[in-house]
Amino acid sequence: MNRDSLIQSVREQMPERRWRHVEGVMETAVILAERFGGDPVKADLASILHDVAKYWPVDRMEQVIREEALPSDLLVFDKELWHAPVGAVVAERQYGISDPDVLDAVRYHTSGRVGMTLLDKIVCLADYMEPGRDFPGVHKIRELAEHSLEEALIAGFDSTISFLLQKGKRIYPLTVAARNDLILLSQNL
Ligand SMILES: Nc1ncnc2c1ncn2[C@@H]1O[C@H](COP(=O)(O)OP(=O)(O)O)[C@@H](O)[C@H]1O
Repeated sequence: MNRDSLIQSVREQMPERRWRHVEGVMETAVILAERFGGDPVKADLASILHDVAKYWPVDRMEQVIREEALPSDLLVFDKELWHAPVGAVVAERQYGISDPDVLDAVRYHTSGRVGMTLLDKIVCLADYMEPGRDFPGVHKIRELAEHSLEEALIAGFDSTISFLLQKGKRIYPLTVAARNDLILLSQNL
């Protein structure tokens, strides 16, 4: 499938305002890839697909998590986390994407993971700081992203973790592990 057809198909699966967010992520991810030596073509492709499952019904996502043996601990955490790993399955099965870098960037764009690749970091950070985002701390994240992918991403995870703490919600441990890993990495850079 060519890029235009992929865009059309993904766009049909979400409301227009979410598609504008996806366009913001595409634009930002390409800028970040150029800034930090990543692959802009892969950054663009992963960004197009990152929210493909965002509007799937919860029971359909749950079915995919069970059938594809995705990490079952997801099921006891915020359902907002589910669209990312389910999106990677959709990207592979429905759109024939086979590049593991692109699939992983989709899979981990919400939670992060230990040992995030350059592309994982680019897509995850672009999701936090695309021009349409407006939340406390987003300006700081954009500022940090001028010089450090890792520091900006740590600030992004900090904002998610603070938000979840404030709401009294449970925190999916992979994000805490991802943050710890990035701190260690940025101290050794
Ligand atoms: N570690 C986590 N534990 C629990 N929920 C999380 C975690 N990380 C993210 N989330 C949830 O996912 C939401 C953001 O997911 P995201 O993929 O960025 O979606 P959106 O693009 O709609 O903001 C957060 O607002 C939070 O509710």
